[in-house]
Parts: sequence; structure tokens; C-alpha cells
Amino acid sequence: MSRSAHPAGPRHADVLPEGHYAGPPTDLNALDSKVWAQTVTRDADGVVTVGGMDVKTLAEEFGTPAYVVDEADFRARARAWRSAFGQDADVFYAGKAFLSRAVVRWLDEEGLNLDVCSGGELATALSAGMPADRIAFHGNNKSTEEIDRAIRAGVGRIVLDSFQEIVRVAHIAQSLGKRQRVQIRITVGVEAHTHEFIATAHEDQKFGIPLAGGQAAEAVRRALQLDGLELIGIHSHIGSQIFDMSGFEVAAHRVVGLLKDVRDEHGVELPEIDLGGGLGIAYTSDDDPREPHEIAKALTEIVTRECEGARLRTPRISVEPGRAIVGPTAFTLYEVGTIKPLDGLRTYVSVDGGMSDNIRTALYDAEYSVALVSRTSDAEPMLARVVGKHCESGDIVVKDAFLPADLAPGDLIAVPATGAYCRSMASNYNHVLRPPVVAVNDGEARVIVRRETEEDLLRLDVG
Ligand SMILES: Cc1ncc(COP(=O)(O)O)c(C=O)c1O
Ligand SMILES: N[C@@H](CCCC[NH3+])C(=O)O
Repeated sequence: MSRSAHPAGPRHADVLPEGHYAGPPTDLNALDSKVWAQTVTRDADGVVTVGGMDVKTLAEEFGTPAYVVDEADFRARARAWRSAFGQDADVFYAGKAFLSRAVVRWLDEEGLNLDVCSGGELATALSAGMPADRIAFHGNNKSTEEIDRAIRAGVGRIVLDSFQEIVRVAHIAQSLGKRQRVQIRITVGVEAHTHEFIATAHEDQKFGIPLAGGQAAEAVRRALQLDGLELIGIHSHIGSQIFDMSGFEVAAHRVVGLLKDVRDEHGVELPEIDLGGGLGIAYTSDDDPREPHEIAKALTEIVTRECEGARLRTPRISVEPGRAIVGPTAFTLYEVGTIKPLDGLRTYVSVDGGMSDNIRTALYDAEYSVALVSRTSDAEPMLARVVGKHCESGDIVVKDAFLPADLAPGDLIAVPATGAYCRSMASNYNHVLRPPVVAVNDGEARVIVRRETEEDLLRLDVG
């Protein structure tokens, strides 16, 4: 976009990537409900509030940076997924997106199940009282100890990810005198990216057993022979941050094709099909995610149609949304520090966190929005890049965003839609301390994951 395209446009607009934004937003103080948690609004003084708590109070009480989660929004989204799929299907929240004991309790109370993919996630789930039979255990390299622990705990299902694991889980289950319910994760040859899917030689990846070349059929053959296993279904997860349902359509078609082959070969109709997670959310106003009821309707119709075509009983469907539940429910609250205007380029706005609390921009080139939240401003828009405090020039939180030109050190800004894969992927690079997670609800705030301290760092460093 050239400066001439927006004669009265933002400072430094000449370097804005072509086609990225139509121009600066007309109202920098507006909070698009697509990207902000449900209870977010501005109070009479222009300060942003969430769950009835204003961000200045939150910053004073809990410090910055902080992840702020809207509990009512989380529960509402969890409930929406649950009711959209109904009693004949299961919703497993993917704990990798963000897991804490409070979250486990919210999920339990809202009737969701839980997908975990490590011993640590399993321990968190169990210690918060999630009934083991509502837990699914994932992972491409589960250790013997993790498998042993999961089976002893009585997890509802283990999702088998490789030929070796089929044998390993069967052996451990048998040695414990148990028969473990399992699914087999297959790769169907569909690779889904952010806004589209492309069919590829998708078996070239570490997860799952390829459908191609009859490998998935062979995995089923082996699993059915082993006494330690009760094979309950097939699992497929095609990717993450997906908006287009056609990838799921192809996946469901291929999974049902395998169920049909299994029925024809073994006379067994596997009772379950899991279509994984991956549903996209809005990170900026340009994104248009689907509602859970639309997704549920589409997936149920696809599976039912495919099964009718194959003359199979429709299996029980399960899904594993992570991002779509927790992503929109939180924002990261930062304090503005150094501001560096680069004439003809952009203004660098440094915050007190960075790639240690949100690696997604550096890792995936992810796009985020940002807003001034401690006050409103009528100043002209300036093209800003929100960066962190790490010794890394790629330490970017928001690559291109408009903030008011009167932004000053000490202002609070917030980045919405950071509920998923931010705290769960946080590091303490440069010994920067991981922020707390603060849950707000009905005018009350409480820490559900506390801030990391220098004592925590020194306790791990045993000399
Ligand atoms: C097996 C499985 N299930 C569920 C998810 C959750 O994905 P998302 O958070 O995109 O819904 C993932 C991550 O992509 C996954 O690998
Ligand atoms: N961590 C990724 C998604 C991977 C999901 C897990 N398979 C993200 O932030 O978008």
C-alpha cells in the first residue's frame, strides 16, 4: 500500500505489506468482539474491563505481562461445543492449547472430556479430579512410564500413533491384567493449513499411521489380534487453525472408507470416529471462524452421509478442539516501555514480555491484533510493531498494527486471542519470567497459574 493510496493515512504507512490491511481502522478505540473475549468492554473512563475488572486494577494487583482469562467466556464456549455435538458425540478439549487445574475443573463441570498428550498434562488432569475414563491419551512417542501410568489410571482411551506403540500398549496392558480401549491415529493424506487444505504426500510427518499403502489397515489387523487392546475406533487430525471444512470432508470420507474395509475384512464395525481438532479462531478482524453448531452440523452430516453410502452404522463422533475453546477467551496485558519511531518505516513499541510469552508470531508468522487498553485516544493512527524485550530481532508479538500516535511508556496495551498456545508454549528465554494466568469472573480476579519467580529459576539451577 503506498502513501498516496491513503493521503491522510497513518505515519509510515508506505511500508505496510501490500494487501495486508485496507488501511488503519476507523476507530482505534473500538474492540472487535470477534477477537476479544465476550465480556470485554470499555468503562466510562475508557479503560478496558473484562469480567467486570478493569485492566489498570489487574495490572496493579497482578503485574504485567499477564494472561487474563475470561472464565465466563471459557465456560460459554465449552458449553456451546458440548451442546452443539449433543449426547451422541464427545468433545475432548485439547489440553495442549492451555491446561491448568482450574481449566480442568471448568471442563469437568461443563461436561467436556479431555485430550492430554504427555505425562505432565495427564498428571494435571488427574490431580484436578478429571475422571480418568474421560481422558484420551495422545502422543507420537509416549514413554513406557507414561503408558503404564495412563493404563493404571484407567484412561478412557489411548490413541495409538505407530506400529511399535500398538505392541507396546498391548504388552503393558496385558502385564497389568487390563484390556485398554484404544483408537488408531491415521494420516489420511490431507494437510490442512491456515485457510485452505492441500492434499499432499502427508505421510511424510511424524504423527500417525498412513492410510496409504494399506498401512492403516495393517495396523487395525494387528490391534484386533492383541488381547491387551480393545480397538474402539479410528482417529484423524488434519491440522490446526482451519476455516475450510473441505479438509474434514476428505478426511471423514477416507476414515469411513477404512471402517468399511475393516467391516468387510473382519466383520467388525468399529464404534467410534475421532476427527481431531483444528478449528480456526479470529486473531484479527479479517478472520471469520465458524460457530460450534455449524461445525457440529457439518461434521455430523459428513460422517452420516459417508456411512450411509458405505452401509455402516454411524459411529459415535468425537472432536478435540483446543484453540477454538480457549483461544478467544484470553488476552495478554503488557506495559509499554521503550518506543522507537523509525521515520519512513514504522514505530517499534517494546513491551515487558515478548517471544517468551507468545512464540507464535516468531514461529508461525502468526498475526495478532493489539489495542491501547488503559485509556482511549483520539490521536492519529501510527503503524506499529509490538516487540518484546528479548535479545532476538525476531522477538515480535504483533508484526503490523495500528496504535494511537500518542502512545507513551506506562500505557497498557493488550493482545487479544492469546488463550491458546501462548502460556502453554511459553519459555523463560533470557531468564524472563513466565507471566501468571489470571482468571476473571463477575468482578473477581484470581491467579490460576502464578507468575514465575527468580526463586523458581534459582531452585532449578542446582549449581
Ligand atoms: C491430535 C490433536 N488433537 C487436537 C489438537 C488441537 O488442535 P486445535 O487447538 O487446533 O483445535 C491437536 C493440535 O493440533 C492435535 O494434534
Ligand atoms: N501450537 C500450534 C498448533 C499446534 C497444535 C498441536 N498439534 C499453534 O500455536 O498454532
